[in-house]
Amino acid sequence: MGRQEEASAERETDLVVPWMRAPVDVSHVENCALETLPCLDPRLSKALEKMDISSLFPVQVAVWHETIGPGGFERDLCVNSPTGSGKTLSYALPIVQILSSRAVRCLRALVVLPTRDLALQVKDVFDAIAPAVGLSVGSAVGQSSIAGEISQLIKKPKLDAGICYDPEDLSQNLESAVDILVATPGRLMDHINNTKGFTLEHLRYLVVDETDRLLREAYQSWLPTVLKLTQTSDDGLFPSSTPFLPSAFGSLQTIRRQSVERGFKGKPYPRLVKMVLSATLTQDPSKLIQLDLHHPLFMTTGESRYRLPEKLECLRLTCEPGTKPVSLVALLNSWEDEKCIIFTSSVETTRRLCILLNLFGESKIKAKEYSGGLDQSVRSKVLKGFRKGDIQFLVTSDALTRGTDVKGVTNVINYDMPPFAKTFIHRAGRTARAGQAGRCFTLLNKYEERRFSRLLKKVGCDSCTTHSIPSETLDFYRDKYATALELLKELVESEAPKKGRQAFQHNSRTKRNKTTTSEQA
Ligand SMILES: Nc1ncnc2c1ncn2[C@@H]1O[C@H](COP(=O)(O)OP(=O)(O)OP(=O)(O)O)[C@@H](O)[C@H]1O
Repeated sequence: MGRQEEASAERETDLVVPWMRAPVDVSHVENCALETLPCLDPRLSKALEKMDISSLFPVQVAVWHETIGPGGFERDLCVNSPTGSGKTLSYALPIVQILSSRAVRCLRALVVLPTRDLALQVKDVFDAIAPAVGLSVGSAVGQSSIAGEISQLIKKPKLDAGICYDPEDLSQNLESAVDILVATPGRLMDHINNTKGFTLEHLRYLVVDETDRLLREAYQSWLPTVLKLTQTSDDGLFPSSTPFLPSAFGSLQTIRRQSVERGFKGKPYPRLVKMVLSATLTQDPSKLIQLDLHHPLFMTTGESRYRLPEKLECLRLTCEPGTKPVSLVALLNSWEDEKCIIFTSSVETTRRLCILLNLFGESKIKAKEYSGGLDQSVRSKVLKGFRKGDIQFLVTSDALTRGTDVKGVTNVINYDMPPFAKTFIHRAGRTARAGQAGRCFTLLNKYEERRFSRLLKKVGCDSCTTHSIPSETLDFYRDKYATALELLKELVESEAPKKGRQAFQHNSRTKRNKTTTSEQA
């Protein structure tokens, strides 16, 4: 996400759409034990217990009330709830419960997330509950084999041996192999445009998770496309008579039509229900309008715009010029086995800081890097290692800021001060999740202090402890820092020519790929 886009998001207008002025305040809702949750399918209750979940969190109870409860999915839901408050299950559970009574398999729920790792994380949650009621979940995410995805998403008709079929007839009979799809926008568009048999015509639930982030990035107009493809005619009985469609939509299998064969004969086709969620939900009317929400209900937690997790402790650490790495190493060495994420401002800083940390002699720090500069396969491997506990310290750019859920992260460090309030909320929110305690340290130089105080005010943090490290501890690491820095310089210099060659190769590869893609299009 570009800094300019973030900055414009930060300057969001104070104008609030009328329906946002009277929200449902989730902070008044209590946790609810599974056995007292009305209408919960016992099979889902069992699946939740297997996940070690014995009660639902407030946001989950509130959404349940508006979906399976008396609200009956009648309104679109806009949920603004703190990081780690359980938003994923808040939509996954009602969707799975409502679809559990479906008679025929077709794609009825679509969940869109901004990144591959997030989409797979959310798919895991659906996978933990959906099979219990016979539903199947698929994923459509970049950097996966598209052929593999197609075979997972589309069911081919069984052929009788010895009979020749016209391939055109066959493609008419393709069916969805999944009830629920978790997707990133780019790969979703690939399937919409190119995959035979992939259709959104039966879609009934659309979830846009990390909404503010997804709305800022147009990704080949994925949202207008999905909305257009799922539009019903005004009277609900006949397909829209307006001629639809730009030719770019490729296989036009996806036009939503009166679905006589799916049990809606003679009845209005159900409206597409939308659920949009974030810990920093946009209030900008010009962005919200893109979602074309139906009688939306705004759910938020407390009165302020942003809210930090209840058990998050914020700490600040002011460093002498040029000693940030020393303070960081002293801090990391003061912990036992606690998992920690260290956020920097760029891919390059991430890389160098990670190398530097590993070069500190006699230090127990073994850090790994996670950033947009790495191949997806490497990133996924690193994240897996961090989840498993093989990696204790993860140095990352903002690639990991949003949504990532890793159990046992007790500390987050802003090595570079977050540029925006939203960035602070999402970074800090990698800890203190699911009601657990966590700490967020921010390293500052003295020129950043005032700006940081303003940022804290924006995020609703009224107590930020000043953390200090004894000077003798800093002196101890200062010597090692000089040696590590020398080693880092040597390493960077030795890598420079190689990197130049790699950059050249990468550029020419990218150019070749672009040519291929445009040829395919
Ligand atoms: N009812 C529950 N009981 C116990 N743990 C839960 C419950 N619901 C969710 N969790 C756990 O809480 C953690 C956070 O959930 P989730 O990732 O959905 O948060 P989120 O609100 O989407 O956060 P973010 O805004 O950072 O994306 C997960 O580890 C999840 O397993």
